[in-house]
Amino acid sequence: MFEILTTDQMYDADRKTIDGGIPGDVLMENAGRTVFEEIIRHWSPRSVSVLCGPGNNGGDGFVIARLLRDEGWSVRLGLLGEIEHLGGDAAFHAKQWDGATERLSPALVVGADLIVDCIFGAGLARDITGDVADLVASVNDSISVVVSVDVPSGVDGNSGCIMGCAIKADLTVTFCRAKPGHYLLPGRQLCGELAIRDIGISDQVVSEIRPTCWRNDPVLWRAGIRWPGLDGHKYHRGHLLAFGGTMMTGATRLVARAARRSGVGLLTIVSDASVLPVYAADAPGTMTASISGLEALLNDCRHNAFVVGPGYGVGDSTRSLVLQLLHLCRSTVLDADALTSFSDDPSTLCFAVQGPTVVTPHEGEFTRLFPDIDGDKLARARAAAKRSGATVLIKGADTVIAAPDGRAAISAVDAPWLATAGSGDVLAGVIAGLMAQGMEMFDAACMGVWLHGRSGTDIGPGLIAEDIPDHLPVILRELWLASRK
Ligand SMILES: NC(=O)C1=CN([C@@H]2O[C@H](COP(=O)(O)OP(=O)(O)OC[C@H]3O[C@@H](n4cnc5c(N)ncnc54)[C@H](OP(=O)(O)O)[C@@H]3O)[C@@H](O)[C@H]2O)[C@@H](O)CC1
Ligand SMILES: [K+]
Repeated sequence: MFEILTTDQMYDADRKTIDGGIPGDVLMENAGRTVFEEIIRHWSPRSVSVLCGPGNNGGDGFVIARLLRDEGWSVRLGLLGEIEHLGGDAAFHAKQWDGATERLSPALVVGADLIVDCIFGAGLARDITGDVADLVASVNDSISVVVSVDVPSGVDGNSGCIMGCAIKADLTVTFCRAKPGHYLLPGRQLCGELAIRDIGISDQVVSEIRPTCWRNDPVLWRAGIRWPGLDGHKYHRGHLLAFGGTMMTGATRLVARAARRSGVGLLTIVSDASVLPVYAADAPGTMTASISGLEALLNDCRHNAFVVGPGYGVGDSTRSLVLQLLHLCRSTVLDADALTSFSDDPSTLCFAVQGPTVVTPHEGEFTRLFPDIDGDKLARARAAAKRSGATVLIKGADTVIAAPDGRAAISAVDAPWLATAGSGDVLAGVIAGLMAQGMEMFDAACMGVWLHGRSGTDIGPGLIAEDIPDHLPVILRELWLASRK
C-alpha cells in the first residue's frame, strides 16, 4: 500500500482490472461502498447532501447516496449538468438512484450536517470557476462535516496544487493507492484524514504498472540497512569526514552528533586549526583534524564518506573543496553553503557529481541551484536528480526524495516543530552517517528523512535540533528489533 500512483496510472489500473474481468460498474459500486462504510464508521445518521459532478467521481456519488438512504439516512443529491449527459458507469448508477436529483447549487449546503464531495476527482482538467467555485466557497464556509471522494474537488491529484479553488475536507476516501496530491502540499492539508480503500484492483495489477513513487516508509529501505555483525569492528561501519566552518561551529557539531548516532564507526571533523579546540571539546568520541592536512586525509581510502555545507561558509574555497571531494566519487552529502556556493554556476556542480551524492536543499537553495526547473515539488526533485546525477531531497513538511533513476518518495510528516534552527544540519548528518555505513544513497536519504520525521513526531512541541540525535537510538532500536523477527 505504499506505492503512490499518478492519475494516469490509476486509470491504467482501472482498465487492467476491467480487462481482467471486473466490470467498471462493479468497481464504481465498490468505490461508493468503501466511502459509505467510512461514513457510517465515523458518523451517526444525519442529513447528508451528495454533490455530484458530471464524470465518474459523480458516479461514485450516486452509489453513496443510494447506500446511505438504504441505511435510513436523509439524503439529498445534486448533479452538475444533465442526468442524460452522464456516460458509462456513472449513467448506470444514476439509474439505480430513485431519489430526487436536484441542480447542483449552494442550496444543497443549507441544512446539511454532512456533505459528500463527488464533484471532481481524477478527471479535474482545469481551474474551477463560476457557479462551481461559488459552491466550493459555500461548502468551505459551512459548519458541515465534509467527506471528499478520491480527492477534494479542486485538488490536482498529481501535484497537490489547487486548481482555482478547492474543497476543504475532514475525510478523504481514495481507492487502491494514494496519489501524489494526497501527500504534497497544499493538497495534503485539504484532505483531512486520508483513508485508502481497496476496491478490487489487485496488487498484481499495481505491480504491473511499475510504480516509481512511494510514501516514505521503512518497507522501502529497511532491507538496505547495514546493521553491524557480531564480528564487525568500527572500520566496517565507515569513517565520515564532516567539514566544519570557523564561525557557525554549532552546525557541524550537530552534523557530527547526528552522524555518530546513526551508527557510523568513526567521525572526524575537519576544520581550520584555529577552531579545532571548539570541535574537540564538543564530544570526546568525535575526532578532529586540520584542513591543512587535507591531501593526506583524502588519500586515505578509509575515509569513505564526506559531508559538507552546514555552517561552512559560501565562497570559492567551499566550491573548490566540494569539487575536490566529488572528484573522489565517494559517498558525499552536500547541504546549505556547499550548494549555495554554486548558485552562479550550478552546471559545474552537476557536472562534477559522479559518485553517490545526496543534495539536501530547502526550497530557496533549490531555486538558486535549478532556477529553470519548475512544476510541483515531485516533478522538480525528479528533474533535478536526472540533471545532476545526485539524489535530490527537497526539504519541507512534504519532503520529496528523488533518485536520478526516477525513483521518488514523499514524506508526509505532521511535525512542524522540525522547522527549527539546526534541524537540517541533523538531517544531513544522519544521511551521511548512513551512507558511510554503506547504505545506498536513495535508501539512506529516505531513511534519514524518516528518522528525522519520527523524531519530530515523537518529541513534539519544544523540540530543539539537539534533541534529535539523542532520540535516534530509541527509533533505531525499534527498527533493529523488527529486523530480527
Ligand atoms: N480509476 C479508478 O480506479 C476508479 C475511479 N473511480 C472514480 O472515477 C473518477 C474519475 O472519473 P472521471 O475520469 O470521469 O473524472 P471526474 O473527476 O469525474 O471529472 C471529469 C468530468 O469533470 C469535468 N471537468 C473537469 N474539470 C472541470 C472543471 N474545472 N470545471 C468543470 N468541469 C470540469 C470534465 O469535463 P470535460 O473536461 O470533459 O469537459 C468531465 O466531465 C475518480 O476520481 C474516482 O472517483 C471509481 O468510480 C472507480 C474506480
Ligand atoms: K471529489
